Amino acid sequence: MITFEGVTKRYADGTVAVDDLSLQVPTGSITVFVGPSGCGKTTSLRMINRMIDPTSGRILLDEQDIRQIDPPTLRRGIGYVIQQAGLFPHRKIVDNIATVPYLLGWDRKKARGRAMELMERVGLDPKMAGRYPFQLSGGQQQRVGVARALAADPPVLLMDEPFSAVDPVVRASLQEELLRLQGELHKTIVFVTHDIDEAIKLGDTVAVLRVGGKLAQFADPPTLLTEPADDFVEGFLGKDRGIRRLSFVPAGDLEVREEPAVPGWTVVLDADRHPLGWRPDAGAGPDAQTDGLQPFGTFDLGKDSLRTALDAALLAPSGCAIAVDGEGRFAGIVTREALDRALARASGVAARG
Ligand SMILES: Nc1ncnc2c1ncn2[C@@H]1O[C@H](COP(=O)(O)OP(=O)(O)OP(=O)(O)O)[C@@H](O)[C@H]1O
Repeated sequence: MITFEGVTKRYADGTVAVDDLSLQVPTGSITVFVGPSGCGKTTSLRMINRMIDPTSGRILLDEQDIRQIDPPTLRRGIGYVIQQAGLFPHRKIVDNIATVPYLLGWDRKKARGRAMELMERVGLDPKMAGRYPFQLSGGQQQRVGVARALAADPPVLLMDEPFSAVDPVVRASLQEELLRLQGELHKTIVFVTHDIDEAIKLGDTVAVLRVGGKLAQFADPPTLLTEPADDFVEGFLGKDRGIRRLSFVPAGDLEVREEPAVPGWTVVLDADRHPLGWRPDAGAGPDAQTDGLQPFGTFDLGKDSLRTALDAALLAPSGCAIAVDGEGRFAGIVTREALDRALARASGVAARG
């Protein structure tokens, strides 16, 4: 756990970058610092590894005041990833990743072995080990940055806008990768971004900061979306909060009808029970198996959210969503009425907070 206790940072020119910040970053989860430009996100992050020292207040790492830990020792337990990866241009990828193990005096073979293992972990082709950073795409460089930060297996990872410099598609895949990796590694991650959607997607907990370095709200994403603390947080969250909140309601609670038909429409399945589409009952001859099939949306009953199920229903000509199992096989139909009841339950939960 990382604890900020009344932390203030005033720079030499009088700028108050962080103002009396108190919060707790829980162990083994992702905490996101989000807010507009200049609100003190980077300053807050860099105080954790003592790249910047607070003017007042204190930061504790697992109960210990970090001022009592000398910076090199502290940083050995804290990986750091920055925007555009910050790789050493004249070092091969494998040696970039092995930077910290080399500093720790590991022998070359062991350090490189660890680097190769991490390349695989972060989804990089081992063939890239001998390349130089300029020979990699922006997204691949970011993966190298993450691998490098993980090389000495630090319990804490600080990530400062790590995915900001890549296009939205690559960015989405890097976010997915980080969540997958975190599912395996359970690091204590502090992640800085100015993008509220990224914060909501990645954060177990989100700290919304306002300019002047004041904490506006510290909450999990569903709570933020349901109960923004004030007009600033509400404005920063943007539109469609109600719909976005449905991403946190599991679809698994939906009532599912096992029969692959609703009035007027039938779901056509292949021999393996994978859905092929909706067939209108009117106009289809009894032999028509694949003729006249209409597009459809499906959702994974075990994995997806109510938002995805609703989307599937909106895309279907029948207005009903097709549920599938983990293998994409037909698991049932969710009618509009069932969706309606689920939406009512979801908003009931929201109203109770
Ligand atoms: N070395 C410095 N000296 C004086 N002021 C500084 C210094 N570093 C940052 N600041 C100021 O402190 C405030 C917070 O900066 P910080 O970089 O922490 O914000 P941020 O939220 O990370 O911003 P961004 O999203 O634009 O990176 C800003 O007003 C910034 O101009």
